Amino acid sequence: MNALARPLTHTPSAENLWERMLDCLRQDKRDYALGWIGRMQPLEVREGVLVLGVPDRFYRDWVDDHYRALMEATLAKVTNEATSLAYEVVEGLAPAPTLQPAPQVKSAGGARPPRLNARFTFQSFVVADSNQLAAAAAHAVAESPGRAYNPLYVYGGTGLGKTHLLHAIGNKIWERDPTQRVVYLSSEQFTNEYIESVREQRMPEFRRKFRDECDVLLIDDVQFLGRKEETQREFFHTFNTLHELGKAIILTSDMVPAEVPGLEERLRSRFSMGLITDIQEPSFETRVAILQKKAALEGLDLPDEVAHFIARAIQKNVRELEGALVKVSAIHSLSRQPVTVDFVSHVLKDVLPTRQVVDVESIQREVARYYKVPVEALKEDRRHKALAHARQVAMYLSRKLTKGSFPEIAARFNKDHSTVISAVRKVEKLRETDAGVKRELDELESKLVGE
Ligand SMILES: Nc1ncnc2c1ncn2[C@@H]1O[C@H](COP(=O)(O)OP(=O)(O)OP(=O)(O)O)[C@@H](O)[C@H]1O
Repeated sequence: MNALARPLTHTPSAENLWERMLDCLRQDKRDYALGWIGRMQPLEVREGVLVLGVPDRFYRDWVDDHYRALMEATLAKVTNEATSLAYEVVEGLAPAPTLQPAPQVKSAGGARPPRLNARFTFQSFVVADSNQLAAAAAHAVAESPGRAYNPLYVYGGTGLGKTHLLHAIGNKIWERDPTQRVVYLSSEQFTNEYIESVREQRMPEFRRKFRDECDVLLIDDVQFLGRKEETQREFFHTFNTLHELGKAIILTSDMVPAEVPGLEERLRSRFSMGLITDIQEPSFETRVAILQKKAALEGLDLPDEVAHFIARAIQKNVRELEGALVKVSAIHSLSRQPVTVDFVSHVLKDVLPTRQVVDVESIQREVARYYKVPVEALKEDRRHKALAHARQVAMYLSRKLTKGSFPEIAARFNKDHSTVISAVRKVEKLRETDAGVKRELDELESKLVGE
């Protein structure tokens, strides 16, 4: 890999190959990767290696870490002309996109509707107990818009996936039929557009957009319509027109219609005509599943232990969960440090709530109860096998959860520090190799840190 900057030139075969690769990624629904991959430039094919221009070394490392496997697999699919990749830094290429690109890709039917985020799809949404009904209803609406549940009203706390589902419906409808005119906006944007149209005397245009040229209306955060009488009046007529024409209306909010302050009664009853469904806070298992899915999309290898750690620390809000992961992913790719619990707790120290304080005594008590052995026996020398295992686990957890020094921990077990060091190493190894031990440790940790 040559890191020296060079001016940009292309060879036709590299360009052609590149176009085929990008098409293949789109067809395979890998749009999420295009934000990064699509900004590189094909330079040449040199002895079976496709050389790509990148703006800088950070970009190169990031793409290489996250997308090399995907790019090579795609290359193999579209050609046997090149089987590997290399990068060259090219002066003046556009800088890196933000860590969560939302690329606007084209389909046969034209550009994705404005404001619809290609990243929010049903495929990238983790369905679990907390959102099962909302997700099923969203699927039903995407399958037969205007016929199933009209309107669909999804409510729930902040950062729990309402907007994601709304976009997923819009994306699915549009992908299946790009002639469908999908209009997505928040109720605040609706209000602003309305006010502007009144001011600039463009109401016929406004009405055409929302009543005549709209097959699917997706409105986020309808609670902001509260107390805006004129906008509500306009929205009421928009709603009625669309509903009568059998056009799909999907709404999200952070509360049920009856609780939205200042919402007119007639809108409340309209919003309740179809299906009202909620999204609840995700369970621990759901949070882990979301982290794993997002990590896979980012191309980040996230050990279970680390996913559990993050999911235990961030409990209420999926947006924060995602933010934590993006941060870990970025710093990992820059620093190349392995993704361990220690690394993550350091990277996220400003975002994570301070961990519940666990002391060696409570660990000893919990471990003794778990393995059904007397607490005192953990501090003695008896070498009975089950006892030795429980003692080593207690030492390992003491080290991990209290961050005490080896001599400090050793003193609580009446041992010397080398015994604690070897116990910690042994249990670390078992955690990697023995699924039974791993489960025991996960359960104990959950009990101790309050999940
Ligand atoms: N079940 C899920 N699977 C995958 N990602 C999810 C899930 N739930 C939420 N997210 C992600 O969490 C982030 C926040 O979700 P979203 O923006 O949809 O929240 P929201 O409920 O609309 O919040 P707000 O009320 O604050 O607008 C998004 O990036 C979304 O992709």
